[in-house]
Amino acid sequence: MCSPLHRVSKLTESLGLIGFQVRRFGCYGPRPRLETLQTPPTTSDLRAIMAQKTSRLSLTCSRYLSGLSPSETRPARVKRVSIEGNIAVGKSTFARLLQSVCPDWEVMAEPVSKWQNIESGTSKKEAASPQTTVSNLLQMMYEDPQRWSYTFQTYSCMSRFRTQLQPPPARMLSSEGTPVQVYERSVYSDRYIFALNMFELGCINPTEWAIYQDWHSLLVEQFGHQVELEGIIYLRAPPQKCMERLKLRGRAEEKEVKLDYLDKLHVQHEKWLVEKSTEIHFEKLKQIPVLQLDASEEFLRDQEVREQFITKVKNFFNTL
Ligand SMILES: Nc1ncnc2c1ncn2[C@@H]1O[C@H](COP(=O)(O)OP(=O)(O)OP(=O)(O)O)[C@@H](O)[C@H]1O
Ligand SMILES: Nc1nc(=O)c2ncn([C@H]3C[C@H](O)[C@@H](CO)O3)c2[nH]1
Repeated sequence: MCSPLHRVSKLTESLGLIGFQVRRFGCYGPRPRLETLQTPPTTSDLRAIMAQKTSRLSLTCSRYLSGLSPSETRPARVKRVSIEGNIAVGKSTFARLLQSVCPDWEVMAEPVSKWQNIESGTSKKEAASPQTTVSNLLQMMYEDPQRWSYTFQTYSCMSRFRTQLQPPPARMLSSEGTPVQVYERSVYSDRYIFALNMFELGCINPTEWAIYQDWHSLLVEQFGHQVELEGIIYLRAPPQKCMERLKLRGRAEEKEVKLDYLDKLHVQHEKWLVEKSTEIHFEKLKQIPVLQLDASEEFLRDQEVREQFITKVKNFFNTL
């Protein structure tokens, strides 16, 4: 059994690549500039100037590493929106509809297949060799949530950070319309829906929950604007409807999912996005505009409903 400490160090290792790109945006107050000092600089002035220069240098390096020029680091015109909602409510289906409507909208799917296929070779060289084993973390989490929930949340959250850190494609930067990157779920639902729920169910223990929240806050604060969202689309439907769709879809790992679990996830969504009673730790997220859509409507078969949804989404994007 892995100790939490071991798991955190594994997480830090896995995050090595993105950790390299961590950047700070304006976290310090005004600092002295050498050329404007009236008196010879004190040791603390020099320290402050050095810190400022190091910070600028690391910002420039991180831009260089991510392949973006300073003005492109976070193109203000490109909006970022996540689609949130219960399991099988229809997020992927709705995301595909959005993708087909407007070339200015880029949809980023939830990386479920990555969670289903975790490759573990004994070394990098052997990763593609026959010794590579593949484990299905989604299945492991559903079969033994007490053992695997913390591990699952570290990996799901890491993959969501990766997705949200991807720069928009060039065509979006030159678009004349309202370019929008649309994510299927986000680093925020990872924490305020799933991880919180697993903690409340006792599948994540208090130590694991404290550690999860600590690194989650650290990463969100360090990545700053890069992982901020301008809006959320909440696909809302009764848990019973989600259960019907879950059965209809028939994903093997979900065969033991009970209505009670969907009820609990529904309540988490309502507390976060409707009642606003979930304790949120990021200022911008507390104020985020939410577009609620009644996902129990069968928009797949009904063109009129589809068109109404698209109009609502277009209007919503224009307000962000
Ligand atoms: N509006 C809808 N009307 C009728 N059926 C729908 C609708 N939306 C989705 N479905 C069906 O419900 C099932 C689940 O949909 P989908 O895979 O899009 O859910 P999801 O929210 O992305 O799931 P997950 O939470 O697992 O990522 C699919 O079989 C899909 O065809
Ligand atoms: N425990 C847990 N934490 C998450 O952050 C999370 N995100 C998605 N899922 C589950 C729901 C679907 O079965 C399937 C695809 O959405 O993965 C999660 N499960």
